Amino acid sequence: MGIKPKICVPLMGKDLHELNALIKKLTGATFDLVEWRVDGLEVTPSDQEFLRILKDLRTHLGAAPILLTYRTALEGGNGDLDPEHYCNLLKMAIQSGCVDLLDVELQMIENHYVLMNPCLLECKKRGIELVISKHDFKGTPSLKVLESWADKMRYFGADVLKIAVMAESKSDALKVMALSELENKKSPELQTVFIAMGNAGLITRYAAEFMGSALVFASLDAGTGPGQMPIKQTSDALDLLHQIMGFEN
Ligand SMILES: O=C1C[C@@](O)(C(=O)O)C[C@@H](O)[C@@H]1O
Repeated sequence: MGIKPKICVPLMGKDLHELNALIKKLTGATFDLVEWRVDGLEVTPSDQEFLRILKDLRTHLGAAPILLTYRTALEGGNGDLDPEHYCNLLKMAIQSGCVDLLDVELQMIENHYVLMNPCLLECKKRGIELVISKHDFKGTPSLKVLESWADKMRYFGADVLKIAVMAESKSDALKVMALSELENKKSPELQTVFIAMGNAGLITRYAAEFMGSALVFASLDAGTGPGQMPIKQTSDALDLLHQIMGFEN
């Protein structure tokens, strides 16, 4: 608590042309990093094409760190790669030297550990921040279940624990806030991003600093998650909360 969360802008373009148009729109916006949602591509790229796009994004984004995410359909994304191809894509991203943070889905690690473990180790070796993520777009499980996810993320060596669940009521949002307090106490050295998605969970995006969240996803055009706020509104809300909480900018 007391550290203003970073603003992460997801970029979901159907091809390089659309991605570059999105990057142009970032000019003058307040943000700290971008998330390239690879599963936003209309056509699954060949290895060469994937690397070409990634390198191009790296060049156009200048110093802004890149979080690379390939969200599978199982976790609410558009991705339909099988585990071998998912792993191959992440490996290419790691070896490209263009990525600062990598999202790896907890379910992939749990279900395909032998395949995925070298990816996790390679991330560590290269100093890429490992974001282990879990999503539930249908609802918010019990606090016990949420805690068990976070425990597994820690066990698999996450630098950032990321959980996004759909809130159907205010008590779901409060559950996610309670989770953040528990988990940040358990491992203060790790970063957390806990989101209650949807309108009932909006407070978890605005109150990210209060929850000790490392970052907040904010939208450029259409958001990539229910309840995601536009960049300007996110930045204003984070500034205001930072002041209210009595910390200096
Ligand atoms: O996992 C997340 C969180 C998110 O779903 C959101 O609701 O802000 C947006 C996604 O792009 C990101 O990968």
